Amino acid sequence: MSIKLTNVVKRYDSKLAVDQVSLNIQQGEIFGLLGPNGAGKSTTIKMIMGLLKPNSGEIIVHGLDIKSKSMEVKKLLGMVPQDIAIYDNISARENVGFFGSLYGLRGKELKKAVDEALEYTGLLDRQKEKPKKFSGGMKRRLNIACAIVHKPEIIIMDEPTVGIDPQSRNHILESVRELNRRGATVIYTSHYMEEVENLCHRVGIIDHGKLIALGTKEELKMQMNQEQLIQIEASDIRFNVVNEIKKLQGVINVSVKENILEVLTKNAQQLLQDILFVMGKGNTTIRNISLQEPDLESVFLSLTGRTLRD
Ligand SMILES: Nc1ncnc2c1ncn2[C@@H]1O[C@H](COP(=O)(O)OP(=O)(O)OP(=O)(O)O)[C@@H](O)[C@H]1O
Repeated sequence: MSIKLTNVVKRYDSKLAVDQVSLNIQQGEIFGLLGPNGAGKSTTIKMIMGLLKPNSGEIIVHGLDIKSKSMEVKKLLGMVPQDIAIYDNISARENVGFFGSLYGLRGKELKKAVDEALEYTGLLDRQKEKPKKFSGGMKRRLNIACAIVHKPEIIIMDEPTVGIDPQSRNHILESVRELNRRGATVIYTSHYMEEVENLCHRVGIIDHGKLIALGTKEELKMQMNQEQLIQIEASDIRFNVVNEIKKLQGVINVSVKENILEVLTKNAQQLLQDILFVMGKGNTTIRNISLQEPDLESVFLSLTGRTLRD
């Protein structure tokens, strides 16, 4: 069940949303597509789903070209869209049943599939209720139940944990792992670096429509070439202090988020002393200092000069 994109391009009028993306998603993996808002993640997966047509390039799902075999491809795929797509006025069970019937499930087979999907998503005991009473997280779990009822071999999830409570979030992440353990290939988009880092076997980083990095987490971190992130929490980090730090030798990037200064470098030992000297001169009160080994956030920072949350 591999998915292969070759030189895929998508424009909305003059806006280039996906720019020559080529990647190969392997059977049985959880593949993370990571990028900031507007990077092109949803557009990419909508093209894999056959919901949008690329302007050029090729998408092959399990050996089938989606241009000519879109019906066959759709049966293999289950899509959890970013926007909740369920009916508020019928029960949770009826929602899942409806989606199952769209895929041709009937009778006992449908009943069993609905039971399993509700169980997976932890909604069995709420199955008779109408989703209009559900929390955002439960609606999203129901959305997932609807997407997996036909047991798709490939599950595509577009930012399924945005804006939901931690309990539902953990539930969703655990059900993604379980679906994968049972054989599903998963494509998971997110702009939460920690989520992708914990969940996904391989990651593609997308920015301004371009795939800028691709590999296992370890491979991506290796590309960082031993870069480290110094984080200093301090009160009143002044503009002129930041400017002076930017000029220090060995600095790759400097950013300030609220009262935390982050400096990317390959030579943390020496640079830290220089930074402390500059901050001391500027009468900055330091509360905490930490040194981080590279994570996907710093990979992104190093590639783009920006943080994912910018
Ligand atoms: N229907 C549309 N018409 C015009 N421009 C669009 C349309 N859909 C998306 N775009 C633009 O294409 C770019 C990529 O959008 P896309 O939704 O694929 O990004 P994303 O990475 O999924 O971001 P988000 O997390 O915000 O959904 C953005 O600049 C967006 O504004």
